[in-house]
Amino acid sequence: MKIAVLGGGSWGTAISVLLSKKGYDINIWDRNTVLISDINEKRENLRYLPGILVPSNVYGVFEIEKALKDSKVIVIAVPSHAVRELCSRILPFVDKEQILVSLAKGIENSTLLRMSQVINEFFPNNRVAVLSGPSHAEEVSRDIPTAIVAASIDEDTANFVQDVFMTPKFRVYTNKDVIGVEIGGAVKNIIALAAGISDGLGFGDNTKAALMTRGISEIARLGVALGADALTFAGLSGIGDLIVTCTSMHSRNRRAGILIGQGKNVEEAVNEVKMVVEGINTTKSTYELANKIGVEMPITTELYKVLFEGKNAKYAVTELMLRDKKDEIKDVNQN
Ligand SMILES: NC(=O)c1ccc[n+]([C@@H]2O[C@H](COP(=O)([O-])OP(=O)(O)OC[C@H]3O[C@@H](n4cnc5c(N)ncnc54)[C@H](O)[C@@H]3O)[C@@H](O)[C@H]2O)c1
Ligand SMILES: O=P(O)(O)OC[C@H](O)CO
Repeated sequence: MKIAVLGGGSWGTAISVLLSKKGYDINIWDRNTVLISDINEKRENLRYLPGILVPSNVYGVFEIEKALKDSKVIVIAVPSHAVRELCSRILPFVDKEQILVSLAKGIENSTLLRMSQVINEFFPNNRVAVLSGPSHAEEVSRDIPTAIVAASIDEDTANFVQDVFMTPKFRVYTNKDVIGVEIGGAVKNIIALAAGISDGLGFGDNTKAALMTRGISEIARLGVALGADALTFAGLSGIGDLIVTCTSMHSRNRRAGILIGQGKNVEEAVNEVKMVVEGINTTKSTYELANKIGVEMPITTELYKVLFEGKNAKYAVTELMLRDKKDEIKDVNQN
């Protein structure tokens, strides 16, 4: 079977390596032609995933149309801000039998849509799935045991994607709650930025545990208001991805947060991380979405003020601590 992977960053490359080891032929495309040449000539993605051998059945492709031809599955592995542009670019070359799998974690700034909603706008007759969960490229590409979720509203599609990606080192569960899986995957990046800032400010494990716990509470509140199943947030794409992103040194979002907590501005932090920090755009869309539908998200709101209104991060933490007194269980739907 042929699979097209669109986006040759760290995650697109790690997933190509994983799928190639299962014997599939992978056509990987990226707008950055240098990294496609590196994959073909050096068998390594030097820019985004150095030190990992890219097997010979991963073919770097310069023309997107060629990457798509005869591919049963199309994996979308670009950052969320690029998904719309990518869909519009591939629209003339995709037929309705091809299955689209989204790896991008984000909420579109201009429309407040989830990634599968953007993809469905362009491909209403195709089967679409989302692959999400605690999975850093640096570990998956080294065959470190990982578990993740394949979500689709269509059970057959979720089962098919589960079979395609599953390996003895990469366990894939299915879930039909696409809303919950995508909201968990996108919004955990906000909490990871906040957890990083807390670390960068020199706060402790207590602080981070509080941010993570209150974080999943506001993620679930948003998700449920949008129609998700609350149980999804107790799963791999909810608390699972939140744990890995808030605690791992591989996390781009956490690393950016640490730098901001240490005094760098947002631009300096993103430039230093060198890879996509999805949580920054997602903070903006989530803040707007939560206000639009009337869901309280205190951590997201404070982070929005820190990132976009220049609020002092230490003062933001003080404000979170001094909010009105609450009952943890009774007030679950308000705050
Ligand atoms: N890296 C991980 O461990 C990981 C794991 C799970 C999910 N994800 C998600 O996968 C997505 C991709 O992340 P990544 O870590 O691979 O990013 P990355 O920063 O490593 O690479 C981004 C890639 O996207 C390409 N790109 C950037 N802007 C583009 C545009 N406008 N059009 C086309 N291509 C563009 C770049 O050339 C680059 O190859 C993100 O949504 C991320 O949250 C990443
Ligand atoms: O490195 P991060 O923080 O962008 O997170 C990557 C993945 O979403 C972890 O599952």
